[in-house]
Amino acid sequence: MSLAELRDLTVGFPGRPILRGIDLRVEAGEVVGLVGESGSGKSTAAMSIAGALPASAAVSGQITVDGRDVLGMSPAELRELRTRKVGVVQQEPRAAFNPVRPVGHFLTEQLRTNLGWPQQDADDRVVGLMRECGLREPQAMLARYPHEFSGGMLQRLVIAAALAPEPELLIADEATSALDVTTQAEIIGILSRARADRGLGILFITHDLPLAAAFCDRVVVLRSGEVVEEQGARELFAAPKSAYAAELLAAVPVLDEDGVDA
Ligand SMILES: Nc1ncnc2c1ncn2[C@@H]1O[C@H](COP(=O)(O)OP(=O)(O)OP(=O)(O)O)[C@@H](O)[C@H]1O
Repeated sequence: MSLAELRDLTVGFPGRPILRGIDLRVEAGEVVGLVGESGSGKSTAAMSIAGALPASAAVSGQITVDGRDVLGMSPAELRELRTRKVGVVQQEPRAAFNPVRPVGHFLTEQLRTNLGWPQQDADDRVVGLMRECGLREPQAMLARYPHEFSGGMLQRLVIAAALAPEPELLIADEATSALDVTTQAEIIGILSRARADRGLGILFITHDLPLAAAFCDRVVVLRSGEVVEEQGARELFAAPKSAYAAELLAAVPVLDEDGVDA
């Protein structure tokens, strides 16, 4: 049984099909890349797994997490899914925070509100995770406000918050796209450790094909709502089977020795 699986999933918004019969699975401890042009339906596929499609979406097919049918879940079961099973990290970390609340409020929110943890226990858990995410003096940080942090620091905080309830799957939706390359590499390091230490499955959505090749075990290529290719990451990069993946790879700039587009 896969950790998360989409089977023949079709999603449409009024008047437009977005996903057309896609199959996708993520196993425990596996990093699956989901790549494709803007608008190809990557985030829609991810939100299906998190049980977070908008009410206006028409959905057919099957969505399961740990073998449980997500489409049939009650609001309480969906809340539990998003707390205990699936964490989500998106591109713009600042949007996750309330600007007038200290960051500790956001970091401990799931533990306090959904799992009923006492404040001190929640603080202790997130402080440990913040340290793992490369943040120094985490205890003092809890009282600081979002505007006091850079985007890279905020993204580490978002990852610590997402890992706090120990989800089995993390959806990283362009989670490193807005960051400089050094911070990006550090965030990938944090995700790799979480996968190795906790057996976390990761659905890694990105426009960045070389990054997907380096980080993912398997890559699924989406075009206009359809899966056009699925391969081991290295194999895809070395020898794409579909003309579309070959086109995407050909569009990746190759730098010559002077760092100029060749
Ligand atoms: N709530 C919604 N109502 C109507 N259309 C939507 C809704 N959410 C997404 N769409 C449309 O669905 C299509 C796919 O969007 P989606 O965000 O899944 O693509 P994506 O591949 O993740 O794109 P990007 O890389 O730009 O984030 C887009 O054309 C988008 O405008």
